[in-house]
Parts: sequence; C-alpha cells; structure tokens
Amino acid sequence: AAVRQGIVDTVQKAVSDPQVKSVVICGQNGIFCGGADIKEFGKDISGPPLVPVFHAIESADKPVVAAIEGSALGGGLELALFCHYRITHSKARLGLPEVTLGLLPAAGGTQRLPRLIGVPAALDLITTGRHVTAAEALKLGFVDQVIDQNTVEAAVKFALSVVGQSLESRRISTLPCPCPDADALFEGVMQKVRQRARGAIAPVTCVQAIQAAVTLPYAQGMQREQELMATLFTSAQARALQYCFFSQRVVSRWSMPSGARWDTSKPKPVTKVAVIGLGTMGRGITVALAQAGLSVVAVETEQQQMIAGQRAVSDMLERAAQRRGVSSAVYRVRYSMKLEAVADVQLVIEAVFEDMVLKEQLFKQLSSICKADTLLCSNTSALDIDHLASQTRSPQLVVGMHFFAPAHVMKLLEVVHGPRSAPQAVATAMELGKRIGKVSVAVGNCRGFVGNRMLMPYSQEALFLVEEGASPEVVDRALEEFGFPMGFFRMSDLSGLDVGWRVRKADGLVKPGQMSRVRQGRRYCPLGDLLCEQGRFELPRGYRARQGLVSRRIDSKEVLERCLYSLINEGFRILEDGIAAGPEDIDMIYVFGYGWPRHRGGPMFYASQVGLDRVLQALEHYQQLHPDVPHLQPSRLLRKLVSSGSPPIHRWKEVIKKPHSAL
Ligand SMILES: CC(C)(COP(=O)(O)OP(=O)(O)OC[C@H]1O[C@@H](n2cnc3c(N)ncnc32)[C@H](O)[C@@H]1OP(=O)(O)O)[C@@H](O)C(=O)NCCC(=O)NCCSC(=O)C[C@@H](O)CCCCCCCCCCCCC(=O)O
Ligand SMILES: NC(=O)c1ccc[n+]([C@@H]2O[C@H](COP(=O)([O-])OP(=O)(O)OC[C@H]3O[C@@H](n4cnc5c(N)ncnc54)[C@H](O)[C@@H]3O)[C@@H](O)[C@H]2O)c1
Repeated sequence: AAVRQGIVDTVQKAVSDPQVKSVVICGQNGIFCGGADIKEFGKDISGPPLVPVFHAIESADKPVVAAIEGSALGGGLELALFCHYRITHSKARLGLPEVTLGLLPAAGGTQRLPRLIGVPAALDLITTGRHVTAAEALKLGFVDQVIDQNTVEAAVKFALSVVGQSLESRRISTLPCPCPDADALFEGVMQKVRQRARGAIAPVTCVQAIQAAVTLPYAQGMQREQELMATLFTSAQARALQYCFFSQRVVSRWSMPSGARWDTSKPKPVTKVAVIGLGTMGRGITVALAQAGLSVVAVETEQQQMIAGQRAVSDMLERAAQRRGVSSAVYRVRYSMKLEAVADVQLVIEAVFEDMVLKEQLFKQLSSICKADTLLCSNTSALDIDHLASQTRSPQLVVGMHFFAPAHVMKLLEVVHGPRSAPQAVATAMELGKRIGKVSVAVGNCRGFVGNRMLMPYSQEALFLVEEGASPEVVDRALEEFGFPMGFFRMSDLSGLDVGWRVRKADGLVKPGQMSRVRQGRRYCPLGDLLCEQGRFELPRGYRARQGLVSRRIDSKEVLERCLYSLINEGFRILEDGIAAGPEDIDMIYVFGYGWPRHRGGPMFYASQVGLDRVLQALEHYQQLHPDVPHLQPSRLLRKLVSSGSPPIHRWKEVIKKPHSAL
C-alpha cells in the first residue's frame, strides 16, 4: 500500500509539474519491482488502486522511461509496460508469474503484452509464468534496450534525449491486437493448457483474458481482465499456490529438534564432491553437481555400469552445454573404479544398491579413506542414517541426501539428520542442495524419512481398493483427476514393480506363492508380489475369486479419501514424532518430490482446507470398516487439533508444542 501511494503521489507531481520534461521510474537497491505484495492478498486491500494511475503514466505528454534492474515481475512488469520506454540491465529477469500464484496479471498485463509482442508469445509467457532474461525480452520486443552499465543513469540520459518526440506509437493501449485465425489458435491453446494444468484454473482463465484482448476493444478488455481476476482472487487454488510460495521459503529456514538452526549454523565450503555408484541415481546426481560448477569424482565398481554411466553423464552434460551455449569442457567430472580416488574430496554422496550390508561396508571404507572432516552422505531411500553413521569415525559428519529420480531434474532434496548429525553437516548439505537448484528440506531419521514413509499407507490403500473391487484404472483415474501426473499403479509400472518387491522382501513381508492376507499382524495385500513372481498383469479378478473376496463398486470419493487421508494421517504422525519441523516441510516434499498438485497446496494444507474434522470422521469411518489396518487409526495429533477447534495451518505448531524426537 505504501509503495502504491508513493507511485500515485510522485507520478501525479511529475506529470503536472511543467519544470519536469521527462520521467524515469526505477526501484531501489538494484531491484525494479517484484509485483504486488502477496501478503496483502486475502486481507482487506487498503491504499489506492494502481490501474488509474498507470493510465495517467501512459497518457502523459512527457516521456516516461522504466529503468529495469534485478526483477520486473507481475505488477512490476505491468508498471513498466505502461511506461513509454523500457531500458533494462542485462542481468534483469522479467515475467508475469501471477499464474503460479493462482491469479492473472490484472494490471493490464493480459491486454497489453499481446498488443506489444503478439498473441502467441504473450500466451506462452502468461500461461506458464516463466521468467525471461533481458536478452529474451529484447528479442520478444517488450524492452527497448539492454545495457551493462548503470541502468538508472542510462535511462535518465535516454529520457532526456527523447523529450519532444511523439509518444503516440509508444502507448500500448492504442495498438491493435491482430490475431489471424484466432478461433483455431485459442481452441488449440485451450486444449493444451487444460491438459498441462491438471485441474488448475488460473492458466485457463489467463487464456480467456488474452482472448478478450483479441475480441474486445481495449477498455472493455481491461474490464474483462478485472472480472476474471475477481473469480481467481478469492479461490481456494490461489490460497494454496500462495501458501506454496511462502512455504518454499519457510523450509529453507530449517531447524533441528536439538534447537540448531539455519541462522546459527555455518556451512563448510564445498568445491569437490564424490558420487559412489553410477546407476540411475548416481548419474543424475553427478550431472546436477557438475552443472552447478562443482568438481566431481564418480566411482563405479562394475565395468559395464561404468561404461554405460559415463556415456549417460557425458550425453546429459553435452545437452546441458548446448542449451547454455558453452563447451562441455566446463564440466569437471573424473571417473574411477577405485574408491581411493575420493581421498581428497570434501563431501561424498553414496548411491549404491539399497542394501544395508553393502552400505555399512562402504561407509567403513570411506571413513578410513577420506579426510577426517569429509562429510559422508547417503542417498538411501529409507535406511537408517544413524546406523550408517555408527560405522564411521566421525558420525557427526554423516547425513542423508535423498534425491529423487531423475536426480538432475527433480527439485526435491530431503536432508536427513540423525541424532548425532552436527548442525554444520546439515547446513552444508542444505547449502549444497540450494547451490544445485534443489528445494532442500531438513527432516529427521526414520524409516522412509518423510516422503517415502507417507507413501506406504497410500500405496497399501491403493492395493486394498483393488482387492475390494476397484480396477487399477479406477484408482489411477481418481488420483489423476485429483491432479497427480500419474496414479499409483502407472507410477509403479514406470519405476518397476520389482523396486517395492525388493523392499518388502527385505522387510520379511514376501512369502513366495503364499496368499495369506495378514502379515506381521496386520492386513496385507500380496497382489504386487504375485505379479512380480508370475510376471503377470491381469491378476485381480482371479485373485479375488481365490480369496473369496466379493467385489464391490468403488467410487472416486472413496479412492481419494482412503489413499489421501491415510497418507495425511501418516503426515500428522511425522509431525508428532518431530521428524518434520512443520506442515510446510511435508507439503513442499510432496509438491516437489511426489507430484502432489501444487494448486492443492500439499497434503497437510489440503487437509486444512477439507476440514480436519472431516478428515478425522472419514478415517474413523474407514477404521471401523477395516480394523486390521493400523494406518487408518487417526493419529493423536489429528484428534488433538480437532479438539482444539481445528486451528489454521500456521498455528498447528502451537498445538504440537514441544515436538519430541523419536530418535
Ligand atoms: C522477486 C524474487 C525474484 C526475488 O527472489 P530472491 O531469491 O532474491 O528472494 P526471495 O524469493 O527469497 O524473496 C525475498 C523475500 O521477499 C518476499 N517476497 C518476494 N516477492 C514478494 C511479493 N511479490 N510479495 C510479498 N513478498 C515477496 C519473499 O517471501 C521473501 O521473504 P522472506 O520473509 O521469506 O525473506 C522472488 O521473490 C519472486 O519471484 N517473487 C514473486 C514475484 C511474483 O510472483 N510477483 C507477482 C505478484 S502478483 C502481482 O503482481 C499481481 C499484479 O498483476 C497486480 C494486480 C493488480 C491488483 C489487482 C487486485 C484486484 C483484485 C480484484 C479482485 C476483487 C476481489 C473481489 O471482488 O472480492
Ligand atoms: N531409483 C530411484 O528412483 C531412487 C530414488 C531415490 C533414492 N534411491 C536410492 O539410491 C540408491 C541407488 O539407487 P539406484 O536406483 O541408482 O541403483 P542402481 O542399481 O541403478 O545403481 C547402483 C549402482 O551402484 C553400483 N555399486 C554397487 N556397489 C558399489 C560399490 N561398492 N562402489 C561403487 N559402486 C557400486 C552398482 O554397480 C550400480 O551401478 C539406493 O540406495 C536407492 O534406494 C533410488
């Protein structure tokens, strides 16, 4: 509000003062403007509205120049689009990211950008919300000059040089918005955007707003933009997406149950890293590290794997170099079949088979080969980090760095601390994650950590539903309509059914050829094991007949409630155990690592929106029907929150109060 008032007052003064011949609008401290203050949304918005004053800028009879440094995003770029000229520093980033917040650019962005750069380019920028470099903005035609010098000085010089020149062609509102074959274009775009949006409404509404720029005169288009914004502004999806924006920043301010925190723990400098194992994960991790400019030593003991791994890493780095327009020689990766090659690195990431005996042995070896202050990290999916730490001479320097496949693409990194992990070790792993572009979340040590631990009840429910009569397609369809890119069964097929099979075998759950539906004292579905044993895919019908199970019709409501609420229930247990510091940590893990639809804000935020009492009631209902399924037993924390009146999500920590560590 204060910035808006400042703009209104100053623009009015500058426009009406005859002494002023031209005007430059700039930001402070090297940043033009990040757009509207998202924290104001959802509250009563005070202060003056911007659009009328923006129009006063455009209709001024003296040149107004935007001097863009740092960022011009959202309302910031819209302000610049009302200026007559835009001078931009080469390092600036520009864009209309409102769609990522569940909104549309409502200060004229949807009506003005297409007039300036054409409808197809505007559709791309506004429906994806992507940020572009100054060079791309120049190429697209929405900035006039890109410079490397002092932007404000250059803009002032330019503004003085154009005094007296006609501004007619510089007023975007007066430009036409040509779009040949508009109907066909919008039909095609709408179809693509709907598919990509997976249920998100903002991208679709952005297309409708841009269509108004083509079909309506400017003033009516602006009116339509406001009406469409009003439908998004108070939507649950906008709330969820804005929660994600802030949560992504909250999780970087990590803390440990011991009280250690991000702002009191200094990371160690890391320049040289080793990756052990060049399989699926080791390859992606090597690429992610090398792309961030780190020197990497990759160790693999199997000749064939070494050849295949080296080729895969080189190909990925070659493509990355082409995209960046540099030589692949900038990436520093050395390969070795001997573990001794890692002797001088500052940090090791182990990515060998998921086998505790193998990992134990490797950590013992690493502990004697590496320098005493080397950080030893494991990419294990679920194994006990503390046990691995106990194999080394410096257990305080052991943490989990749990990447997600493909590791050079997926944004999530779980940094797992054991009871003995030093705050500096956690700080170093978190900092390294940030450097390689990951959203890093610090979590406690337990089986499966946060993400995979919550996935267990979810996957079991998916199988139980098939036992009871749903087809795998019915389960997947419900989950995909909810917004997951893939349902449980498609995802299992893709990652390989044998992955979970091996984990269940290691847990002693698999009994070859046996059909018993109770294992280790609780309900169990052996369908996945039977598929692996027999290499067959159309099992459920015969299996149900042999088990004497009567098939029933299951609707998508039950699929969602059982799969999602059991996953959420485990999330509450994780909070209770102090494994995750807060609901934001769980939500960011699910959004960035497990394809949870961002416009639903993550599982814990979703539960808060559905209503905690409704989640509790549903769990109690299913628990009564399935008393042999412990994960349907509502967690104590969920009950406690409901009996405390279901406080909003940002106040849950007050109810959790003293999170105790289960370690
Ligand atoms: C700007 C960045 C690129 C900077 O990145 P960097 O990595 O340097 O830093 P951080 O990301 O860590 O950020 C530092 C700090 O700042 C906070 N922050 C950043 N941006 C914002 C922001 N826009 N608002 C609030 N706070 C912000 C961030 O949280 C950090 O804080 P912390 O406490 O954690 O340290 C990067 O930050 C970035 O990308 N920011 C977001 C940029 C963005 O998305 N901008 C778009 C905003 S939406 C917008 O601009 C809308 C416009 O179109 C204007 C619309 C006009 C208003 C219309 C209102 C009409 C209402 C009609 C409905 C009527 C309803 C009815 O009828 O009822
Ligand atoms: N695949 C996934 O989706 C995924 C996701 C997250 C975490 N993880 C975890 O990452 C680890 C690796 O998984 P993966 O899928 O990459 O396995 P993988 O089978 O694809 O690769 C493992 C590699 O390690 C090599 N290796 C075995 N012993 C070694 C040793 N002593 N020294 C050097 N190399 C050795 C093997 O030859 C193989 O190339 C596991 O702990 C797994 O649980 C996997």
